[in-house]
Amino acid sequence: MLGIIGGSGVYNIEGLENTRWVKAESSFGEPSDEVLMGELNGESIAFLPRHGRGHRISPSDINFRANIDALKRLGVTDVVSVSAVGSLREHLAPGTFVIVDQFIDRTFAREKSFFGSGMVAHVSMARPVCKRLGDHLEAAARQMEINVVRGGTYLVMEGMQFSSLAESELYRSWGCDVIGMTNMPEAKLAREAELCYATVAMVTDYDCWHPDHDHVTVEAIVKVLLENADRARGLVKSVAPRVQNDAAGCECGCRHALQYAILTAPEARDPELIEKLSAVAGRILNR
Ligand SMILES: CSC[C@H]1O[C@H](OP(=O)(O)O)[C@H](O)[C@@H]1O
Ligand SMILES: Nc1ncnc2[nH]cnc12
Repeated sequence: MLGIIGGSGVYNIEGLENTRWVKAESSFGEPSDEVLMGELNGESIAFLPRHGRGHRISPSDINFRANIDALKRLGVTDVVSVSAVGSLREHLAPGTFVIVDQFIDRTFAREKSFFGSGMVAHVSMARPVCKRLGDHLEAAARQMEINVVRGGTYLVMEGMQFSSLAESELYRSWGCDVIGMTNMPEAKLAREAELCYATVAMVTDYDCWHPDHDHVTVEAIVKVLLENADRARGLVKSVAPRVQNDAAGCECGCRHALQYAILTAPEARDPELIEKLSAVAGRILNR
């Protein structure tokens, strides 16, 4: 099943059939909100607003573990993240959609793993997004004549304040393309949960490095966000049948990320953590 995590400006998906908001369960605490379950062309789809309806939850306070665990428990296999970002490149003007393929994680105040003492696991994040999902997003965006760029590095900052000029220039010198506050640890946790994950990053501003935009303001971001949000919702509807009809499935390994990842010997594993991991690592632990 396709799951959508909606970011700033995307708190609902209109046009789904048989919709209902359901309380989603997680053994890692409270998800950001209830999950909107609905159908598109007869196929189920799950939508979770990352900041909660009304944008109640700050990037640092999002319970990313509960969000991913809850989606997995509902039967989600593919996660499309919709996110607002600032641009670190002249050619990525506000209004551009970037299907990012790399992240640099500069966050420091978040729970970043489902695993830990009593169940140590290390998954690969070399290629953090699912190529197949990226292909579908690109095809859907091109069909809708959205100005889309394939590939790019998303710098994930802690926030909540926007960057200083020195930080913005530093990230540019590192080769980053866009900046936001939410896709990590979301992408890491999706990988640990063996979910396919891809992001459509909607450029809302030029961050502060740009000579014509020396301050980032929420006012300017929201204006572009509202223009982008309708196209983002259209993109979700257009990508859904592509993902749902993709019988070939994922070949890049997302669905088997835990295959050789767990180091802790069976007799040394923490029974409580095993229980909490029943959805995330059920495929491996219940063998
Ligand atoms: C709207 S300004 C900053 C806010 O927007 C982005 O959130 P999301 O990725 O959920 O769209 C950014 O990361 C900040 O949280
Ligand atoms: N310039 C920016 N920095 C961080 N997060 C953002 N989200 C949207 N624009 C942003």
